[in-house]
Amino acid sequence: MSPARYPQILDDPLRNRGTAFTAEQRRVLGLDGLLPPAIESLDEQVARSIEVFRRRPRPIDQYLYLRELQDTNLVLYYRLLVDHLEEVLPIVYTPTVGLACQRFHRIFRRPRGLTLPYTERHRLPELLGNRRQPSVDVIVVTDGERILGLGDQGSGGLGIPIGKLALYTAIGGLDPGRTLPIVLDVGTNNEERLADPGYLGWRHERIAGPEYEDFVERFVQAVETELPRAMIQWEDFASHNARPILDRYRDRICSFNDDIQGTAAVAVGALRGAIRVAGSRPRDQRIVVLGAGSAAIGVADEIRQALVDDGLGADEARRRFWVLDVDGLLTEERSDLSPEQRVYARPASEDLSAGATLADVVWAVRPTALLGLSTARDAFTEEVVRAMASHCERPIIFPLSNPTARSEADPADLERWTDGRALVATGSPYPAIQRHGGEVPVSQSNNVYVFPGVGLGVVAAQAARVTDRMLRAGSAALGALSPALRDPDAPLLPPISALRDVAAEVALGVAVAAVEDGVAPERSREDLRARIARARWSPVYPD
Ligand SMILES: NC(=O)C1=CN([C@@H]2O[C@H](COP(=O)(O)OP(=O)(O)OC[C@H]3O[C@@H](n4cnc5c(N)ncnc54)[C@H](OP(=O)(O)O)[C@@H]3O)[C@@H](O)[C@H]2O)C=CC1
Ligand SMILES: CC(=O)C(=O)O
Ligand SMILES: [Mg+2]
Repeated sequence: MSPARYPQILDDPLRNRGTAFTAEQRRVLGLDGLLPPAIESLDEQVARSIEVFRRRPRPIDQYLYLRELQDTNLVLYYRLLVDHLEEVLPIVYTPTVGLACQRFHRIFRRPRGLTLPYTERHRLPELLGNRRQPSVDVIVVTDGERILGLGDQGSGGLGIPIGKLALYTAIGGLDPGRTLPIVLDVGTNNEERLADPGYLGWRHERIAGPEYEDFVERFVQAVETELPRAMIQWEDFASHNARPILDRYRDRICSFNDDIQGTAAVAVGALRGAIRVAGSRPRDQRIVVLGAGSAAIGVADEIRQALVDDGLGADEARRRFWVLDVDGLLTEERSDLSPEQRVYARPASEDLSAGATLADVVWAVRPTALLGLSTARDAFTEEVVRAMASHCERPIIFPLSNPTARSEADPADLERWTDGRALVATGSPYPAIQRHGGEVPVSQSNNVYVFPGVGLGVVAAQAARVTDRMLRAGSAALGALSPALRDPDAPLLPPISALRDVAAEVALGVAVAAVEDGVAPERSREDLRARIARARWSPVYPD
């Protein structure tokens, strides 16, 4: 009798083991001759793969190599990510993922996730039904309009949900067969893409207004019908859509906005560590924020809450912020502010007028903390930083914009300009700072510290919504892990290598808060902890 043949297994990334198929498995599945004769363990596969990865000349080549691995063998891909997280994170995620989105149409090889074009708006349930994953726990969806700080990348924005979901699995431990990246292709206003004959998205200017809202509504309805239990993470929407979408759907479906809420959760966690090291209190802070988009206002809102929790009245807390956008300081006389921005508008009676620059504001306000979510590269100039350091013993300076090419400052410059006094966290990864002959790691205040734990907590608790208290609990869990709380010379956030442990703690905080808020079934803390451990998928070949 001839043996069974199942060569298709080599094309199924969820079940393929490549060179790790044993002799018996090869014989039974009819794979003899289809694979090189060497039989490797998973560890040996990882060792060989990371070597290949390291030999790729440019970050984008390394990105492509990892994407190939992801499309070929998911256990090997995730094991490599888990074992070498610090090394591969800048490739899978910011900054390289930004370049991958910009070049999406040039590097496209195999489809992953779903592209839902506006032209197919009447068929969204059918398109969603075409997905490869029968069950889905988490969807990350973007419309590609504000990809990191790189602006409109149209359908190339799909690279971001792919990257985020890779981290939901590598860090949070969510089953990769139950995650779904999606781009809503509503056109693009990126002239370069529209003029590029190779662009793969819908070649049309972005739809907006009621048509756009109707399309998002159709998408949500399709998810409600097809995948009613899936959590949706809204990602990299431009400000004018990010907040309205969050407000419209957060009480209707299980969803949150990573850029507004996840970023705030990690920034507050890092800030708490920095304030402790500076020897002060949240209520003592004067905070200047460069950027007034959805991420900046989300971060400011959560810090404001922390100031109130520390004893300031609501109005007093609000008056501790000076927020600037591309046109300068937000002031009451400006007519172009959204309601969320207007909260931070400075009264006309103050000395600083609309149009005041960052340097003007820093000289006048003498801030204790300076945060950047502006996409404005090198905006924290030597003049601004020295001015801040001249009145503040431990200036807290967080250039949080991504990718690296959009960062407001380089930590090495901040170190020099403040004689090593600045307490720094960045959005994208930076090399360690040299100090007194040693190396001091730079903390990466990025929502990657939070969203994998949010997903894990929601799945383990079977939460039906993502409430503010759930995110605050995740932020508090992260803040409690700040190494700086125990050693003032230590980094503000745990190292990247500890992200899996961080995710478990964040998940527990999120899950407990979900139960307390009545959006998840009643369960004890210990029960939730056990469910979190059980919910985690591990990159090993099953027996
Ligand atoms: N570290 C992290 O975890 C995260 C970082 N980010 C980063 O934050 C940045 C902003 O994101 P998001 O808020 O969503 O983006 P938006 O486009 O919504 O906001 C950008 C804001 O910056 C302002 N701005 C632009 N240029 C300047 C300038 N030269 N000087 C002062 N302000 C300027 C804009 O003003 P105007 O509207 O008037 O043009 C706008 O208020 C991005 O780089 C993103 O990658 C976002 C989420 C998470
Ligand atoms: C990190 C992230 O979500 C952003 O920069 O948009
Ligand atoms: Mg984002």
